[in-house]
Amino acid sequence: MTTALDPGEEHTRFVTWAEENGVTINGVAPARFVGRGMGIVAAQDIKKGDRLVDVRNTSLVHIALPSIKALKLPEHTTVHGRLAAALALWYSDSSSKNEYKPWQDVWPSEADFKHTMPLYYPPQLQSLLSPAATKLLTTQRANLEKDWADLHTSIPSISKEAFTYTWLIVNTRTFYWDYPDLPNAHPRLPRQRKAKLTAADCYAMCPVMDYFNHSDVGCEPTHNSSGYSVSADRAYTAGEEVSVSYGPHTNDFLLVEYGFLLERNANDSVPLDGLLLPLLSAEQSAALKEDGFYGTYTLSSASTTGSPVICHRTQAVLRLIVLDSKRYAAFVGGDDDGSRDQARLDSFLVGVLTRYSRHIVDVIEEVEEVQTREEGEGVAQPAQKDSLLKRWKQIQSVVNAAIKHLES
Ligand SMILES: C[S@@+](CC[C@H](N)C(=O)[O-])C[C@H]1O[C@@H](n2cnc3c(N)ncnc32)[C@H](O)[C@@H]1O
Repeated sequence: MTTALDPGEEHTRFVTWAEENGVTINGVAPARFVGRGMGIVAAQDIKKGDRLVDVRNTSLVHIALPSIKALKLPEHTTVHGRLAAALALWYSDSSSKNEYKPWQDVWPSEADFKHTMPLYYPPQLQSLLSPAATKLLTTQRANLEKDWADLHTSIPSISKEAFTYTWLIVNTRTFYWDYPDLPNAHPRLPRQRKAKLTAADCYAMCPVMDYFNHSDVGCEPTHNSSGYSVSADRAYTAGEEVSVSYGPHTNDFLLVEYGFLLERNANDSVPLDGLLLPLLSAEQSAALKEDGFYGTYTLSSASTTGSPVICHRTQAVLRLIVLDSKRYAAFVGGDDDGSRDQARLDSFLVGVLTRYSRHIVDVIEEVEEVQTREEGEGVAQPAQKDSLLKRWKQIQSVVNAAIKHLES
């Protein structure tokens, strides 16, 4: 069991504030965990199904709040951007009018994010991220830049640095709340539901709920018109950390979007697109696109046995590369279970993975040579380098285990 440490005074103040503002907490408490920042600990033995936290709908922070509407942020901008702009303005307001100060006082600092979030890695380390993480980071950076371009003239007192910080607070701490069929009109609630909500319309910040850390198997937060809540997914003994699941995310996703890696993650996988797509002719690519089998090829390890899981899409593309279009068509059409060709495909895949494994050794060596310092602009920090190395070693272990298994 990981040790739960005393959270500190500002957290005690925040819990009091939260309980006075529509949050009910039962049998759990915030605590500090080494390597995970704050989290939630069982303060007593808990039974499966016990309700742990309830957050009233009027305690949520979303863009329909009167205090956010009053900012008159441009309507065409994203909900993520508008929330980040509002938080940045509140954050910079040191007067007693900032009702969310006790909550903001318990969020991770910009320095915390600099240790963990790849967005803050210096270019040398960013260039050594895995291909999947690089793709996610490129999208994240483009979204941030667009939000800043759309909003900076509306928040002239806010620096890009401050906006980036609150944008990441929104990124790492919001929940999906689609306010289904709100029964009562209330000034703090959305007046009417848009005919069609997209996931991006439904960002809400949820006090106390945002203390929960993630695990691949954890409690499932639920929401309805009354607000948000979380119940125990199993029994917990006092002192155990209680986690929720943020969704079925790979470690590359968790690293880029949340700044951490899980040691054990049943949802992790290694993408093979960068290895297989370059082997396709234009004709083969067109055929795969037509059949809906172009890209998203993954390799993972079964959590129970550790044996490789080569996804169905990968099996399909391998047939097109190694066999012929008829055998591929029979496989994707379900007329051939593909077993008679498996040995040839496995041996081809071993070749592809062996080349990748050699490349991984080179990348790991390059990361190991990066000089680090705790402080300094543009300098790689030890924690950043550790995460990068850890991720590449995880990928290496999945790839090498697959080679060993396929060769046996
Ligand atoms: C919703 S917050 C959870 C509370 C947060 N730990 C804090 O100190 O306030 C999400 C952030 O918590 C951290 N986190 C969540 N789950 C984690 C885990 N399993 N291991 C390490 N860090 C985790 C990451 O920094 C992530 O961005």
